[in-house]
Amino acid sequence: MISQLTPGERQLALVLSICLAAVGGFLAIVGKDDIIAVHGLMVSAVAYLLVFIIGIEFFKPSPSPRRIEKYYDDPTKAGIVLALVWGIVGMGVGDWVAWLLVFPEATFDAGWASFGRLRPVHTTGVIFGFGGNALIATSLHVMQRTCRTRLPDQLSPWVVLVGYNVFCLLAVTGYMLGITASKEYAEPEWYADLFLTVIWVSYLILYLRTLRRREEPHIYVANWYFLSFIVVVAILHVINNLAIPVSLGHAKSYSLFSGVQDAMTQWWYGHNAVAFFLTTGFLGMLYYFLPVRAGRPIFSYRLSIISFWGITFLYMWVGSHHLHYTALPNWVQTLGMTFSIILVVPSWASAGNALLTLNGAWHKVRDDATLRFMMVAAVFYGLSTFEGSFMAIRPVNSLSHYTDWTVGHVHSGVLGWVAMITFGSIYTLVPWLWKKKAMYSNALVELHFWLALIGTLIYVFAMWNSGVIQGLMWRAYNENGALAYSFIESVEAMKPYYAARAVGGLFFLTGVMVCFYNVLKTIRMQDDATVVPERPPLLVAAPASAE
Ligand code: HEM
Ligand code: HEM
Ligand SMILES: [Cu+2]
Repeated sequence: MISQLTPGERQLALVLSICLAAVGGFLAIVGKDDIIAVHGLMVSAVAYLLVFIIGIEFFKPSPSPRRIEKYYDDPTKAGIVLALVWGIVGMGVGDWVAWLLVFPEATFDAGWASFGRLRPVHTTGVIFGFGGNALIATSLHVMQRTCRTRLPDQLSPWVVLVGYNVFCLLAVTGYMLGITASKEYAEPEWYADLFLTVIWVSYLILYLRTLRRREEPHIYVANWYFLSFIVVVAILHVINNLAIPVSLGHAKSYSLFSGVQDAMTQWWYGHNAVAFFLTTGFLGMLYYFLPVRAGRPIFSYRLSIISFWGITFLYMWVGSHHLHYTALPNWVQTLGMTFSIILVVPSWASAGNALLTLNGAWHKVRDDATLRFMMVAAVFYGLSTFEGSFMAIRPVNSLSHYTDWTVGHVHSGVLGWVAMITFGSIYTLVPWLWKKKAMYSNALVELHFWLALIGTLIYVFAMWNSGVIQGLMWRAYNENGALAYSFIESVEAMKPYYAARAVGGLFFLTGVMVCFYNVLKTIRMQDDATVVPERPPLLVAAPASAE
């Protein structure tokens, strides 16, 4: 990694690491009476490690003239491995909290092991750790291939990747220590948020600089999706996290918003995190890796662009569907509901476009588990967006809200769509990156596919059942007009479904472990293939069906 840097980049990397060490040291000293000091120490420890790693490079004999490859893929390689590590940790904790709901006593009487602290470790670990690393890794790859240009420098992708992972570490260790800003999917406190802002803006600048030096005049549609993901997440992150810290030496801060405005800001963020982190970013992956793997151009290039603008425009308005029947003005709820229903159109346009791309390649879907991952992802993308639009209808939401139906909807999206498209992309990408003919074992890819599919189906069906039962129990009246069930009775009725979900999760988690093993084995494999599809032939910039 470091040996690839030019001498100038190496010096800059050293300066940046020293600055980071200084910031960490500062937080550790001014925050000595607060828990923030732990994070200060952690950051400076990581920074000193970086200083060391970069520093020893200065003392090595200078390498023979560097052979510059057309593309710079080391950060992508690291990102893929990191995504899988976070995937195992995040989903491991997910399954752990799933079992906690079956056996609520299993917390060892320790604060860090309570459901309330471990749940955000799961959500952050999987969304930002697993999903985010996969997105950064694939976006860097796709951008270089579709722009036919190398990244503008070797340092900034590492700043983005390392910085982003430091942020994720601050986040999950913070929750276990009891630090939280109490905003769902945005729980880290102000100092971590500021740090991420710097990193994310570097990511945006890196993306724009690469686009600017492209040798391909056309900007392939996947880049539009990736770019909207980067731009919108930056806006969401900054606005939702506007807060005043108690002092520079305290982790705690207070949001600039209050009451229903705070709730609306939070769900404008929360929904668009789903939309731009968990959807458009992964659509960027889909629009590149699915056609490449299928060996066919996108069914309709024009539709992919219409769908892009439809999604980008509509999603921004629908956050209020998370606040039905609250103090939020009724017209704002109606607005969110209406736009949510319209949203099914561009969503299905993307899902349909993906599936129609496979027309003529169904025999490949049958034989190739990697392509099947992507096919199933497109199907679940269609299902979960349809379900979301349905749940956004106010009377439907009166049944589904607060129940496990929401959790089922979430996981049909994240397991069926987000994780499956990621696995499909990883299996496509890994042999190319490490220059191998194929994955170490196709049988293991096949095994992973079935573990993932069975796990998802068990999870989602369990939650649909428990969700609808909860909703119905809560609204059942007896002949006297009193509630038919106490709340605790509805909790007890969930036990079998929670156990089933935890078992489904175990299937899914095992699949990710199989994937990790297969990837590591592929990396170590000897059969270096010299012929690698450097630039996938069929799709880039010459959209065959853009007529
Ligand atoms: C092994 C697989 C997984 C298991 C066993 C699992 C389990 C869980 C559990 C038990 C909860 C808490 C539900 C509750 O509070 O009642 C949860 C919430 C959540 N999980 Fe997972 N999960 C898995 C994978 C994933 C993945 C891959 C993602 C995202 C990429 C994800 C995203 C979420 C989100 C966003 C929530 C919050 C849902 C809400 O607030 O409605 N999960 N998960
Ligand atoms: C057309 C697209 C979609 C619409 C209209 C939609 C709509 C909704 C609605 C109405 C809720 C329930 C709100 C509540 O009662 O609290 C919800 C929750 C959620 N959806 Fe979707 N959804 C869509 C697609 C997706 C996709 C593709 C994913 C994941 C990849 C996803 C992830 C989530 C998450 C994480 C929550 C739970 C938020 C929370 O309470 O913590 N949604 N969605
Ligand atoms: Cu939403």
